Amino acid sequence: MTITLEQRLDAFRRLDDAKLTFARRDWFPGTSGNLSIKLSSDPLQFAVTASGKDKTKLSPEDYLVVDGDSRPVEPTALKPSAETMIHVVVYRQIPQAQACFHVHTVWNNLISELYFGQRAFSIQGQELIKGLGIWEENARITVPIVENFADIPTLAAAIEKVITPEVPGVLIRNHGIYAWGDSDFAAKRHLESFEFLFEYHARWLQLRQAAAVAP
Ligand SMILES: CSCCC(=O)C(=O)COP(=O)(O)O
Ligand SMILES: [Zn+2]
Repeated sequence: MTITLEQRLDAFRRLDDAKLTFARRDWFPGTSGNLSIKLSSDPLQFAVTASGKDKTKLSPEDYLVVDGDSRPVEPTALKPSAETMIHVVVYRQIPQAQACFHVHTVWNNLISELYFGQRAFSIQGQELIKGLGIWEENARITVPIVENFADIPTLAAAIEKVITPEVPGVLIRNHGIYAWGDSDFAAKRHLESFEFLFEYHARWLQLRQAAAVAP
């Protein structure tokens, strides 16, 4: 399937929007993070951030289009994100995913550290769970946590094993979160909801601890 120039530029524009929104929240410290938007499923092709860029800025060299082997679909001097293989795994495992966003934040790192030795973070009864598209009464969500393997194929394989369509995200211990959705708007909503739940939970634990030791 041929991706038109218009489709590609539209994806790049939408990535610009997401990138600037997250950058304003300081969600890309030290060039961390990567973003993608799917262009076609069969064959898999998606627009992804170039590796190592300052993601708080816009430049004509921010994105490229890659295939299901994480390779650029045309000659380019740009290198795709070092974590492109994780986006491939998300698009292959969750066919309805149309966008996949990855950020490193203090709150998502803290949650993964607080649950050190555990393979998931669970939370119940918070309104923002609805932001993840889960509307049951008193719902509980369980976000899988994988270890931060330096070898990306190993990390991608670990992620492939634990992600499901029910919960649109996965934590990488002391690294960050990947969240996805059936549109870039949904992926952004999911990421914001996860970040709210992580910050809320970490602050709640802190307050509870302070109250327990107060005289
Ligand atoms: C400096 S952050 C280390 C790499 C990383 O985890 C990340 O998210 C950014 O890598 P990219 O190749 O996508 O710039
Ligand atoms: Zn990362």
